Amino acid sequence: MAVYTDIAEDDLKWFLTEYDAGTLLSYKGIAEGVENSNFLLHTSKDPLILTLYEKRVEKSDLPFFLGLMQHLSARGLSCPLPLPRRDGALLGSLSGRPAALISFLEGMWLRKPEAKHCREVGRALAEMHVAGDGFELKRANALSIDGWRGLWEKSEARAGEVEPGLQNEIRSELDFLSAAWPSGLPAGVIHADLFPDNVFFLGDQLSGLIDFYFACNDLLAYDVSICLNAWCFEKDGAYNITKGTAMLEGYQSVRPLSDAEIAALPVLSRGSALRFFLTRLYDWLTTPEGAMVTKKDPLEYLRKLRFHRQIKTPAEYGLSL
Ligand SMILES: Nc1ncnc2c1ncn2[C@@H]1O[C@H](COP(=O)(O)OP(=O)(O)OP(=O)(O)O)[C@@H](O)[C@H]1O
Ligand SMILES: N[C@@H](CCO)C(=O)O
Repeated sequence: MAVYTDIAEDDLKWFLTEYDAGTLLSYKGIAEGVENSNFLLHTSKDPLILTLYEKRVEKSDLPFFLGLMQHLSARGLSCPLPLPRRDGALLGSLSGRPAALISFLEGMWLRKPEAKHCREVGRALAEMHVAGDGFELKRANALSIDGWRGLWEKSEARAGEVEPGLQNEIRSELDFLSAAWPSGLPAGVIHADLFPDNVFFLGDQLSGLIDFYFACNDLLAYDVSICLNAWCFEKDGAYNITKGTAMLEGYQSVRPLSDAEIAALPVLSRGSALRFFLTRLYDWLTTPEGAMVTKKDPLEYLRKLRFHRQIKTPAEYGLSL
C-alpha cells in the first residue's frame, strides 16, 4: 500500500487553511500506487486528493508535473487539476514532505481492459501528445536509453537470482539498443507510465488520465510503445493483436504516426519493455520482505522484451501498412 507518511489531523487542518478548500470532513489513505502517499479528502466543497511526494520524486521536478496537469487540463484533457494555495503556489508542505492538493477524478481503473478500451486509451494518449504542445517547462527522461545502463549496473550482480543467464542477455540488449535507438522522430511531452491503473473509466467511457509523475520530454512514439506493452498483452504473456490494432487505430485517429515512427516501433517497444523490467528488477531486489508495497514481477517485462525481439515487421503489432 502506498501511504508512507502519516498525517495528523491538526496538521492537515492547518495545511488546508492555506487553500480555499472548504472545511475538512474526513480523510483516508489510499492503498493503491507505489510512489507517493495519497489521501482522499472530503471537505465542505469538492472532494480532493492530497499527495505527499516521497523520496523517489525530485522536488525540483514538481513544478513540471503540476504545471503540466494545469496545461493539459486547460487544453481540455481530462486529468487532475492542482488546486492553487491562496498565495498562488501549487506546492505546500505537510508532515515534512512536499504536498499538493489535486482535483478528484471520477472513475476507476480497469482490471480486465478489452480492445474497445485500448482504442480509447490510444485516442487519449494522442490527445495528450497534441495538448502537450506549447508547454514551456522541460524535463529530460531519466529513465530512457541514457539511464538504463546505470540502472542495470545497480542490479546486475544479483540479477541471476531472478533468472540465471540474465547478465549476458541484458548486456547485449543494452548494446543493441544503444546502437539502434532512433533519433529525429517527433518529440514532445509524454506521460511515460500510462498503465491501466493510471487511466480511469466510467463504464466503457474513458474519464481521465492520472499520475503524471514520470512525464517528461521524449519521443512521442516511445509513449505509444509503453502503452502497447502495458495494455496489449494477456496474462499468459501473449500479445493480443486485436488490442494492438485498436490502440494504434485510436491513437492515429487523432495523431497519425509517420512512416519513421512506425518503422521504429519494434526498437522502441524493446526499449520500453527493458525500462519497466529494469525498474521492477531493482525494486524486486531491494524492497525488504514484509514492506507494505506489492512488488511487480520483472519477468513479465522480460517476456515482453523477448517478444519484441522476434518481431519482423511493425505490421505484427496490428498496423495495416
Ligand atoms: N486525481 C485523482 N482522482 C481520483 N483518484 C486518484 C487521483 N489521483 C490518485 N488517485 C487514487 O490514488 C491512487 C494512486 O495514485 P497514483 O497512481 O498517482 O499514485 P502513485 O503512488 O504515483 O502510483 P504509481 O506510480 O504506482 O502508479 C490511484 O490508483 C487512485 O485510486
Ligand atoms: N507502471 C510501473 C510502476 C509505476 O511506475 C510498472 O508497472 O512497473
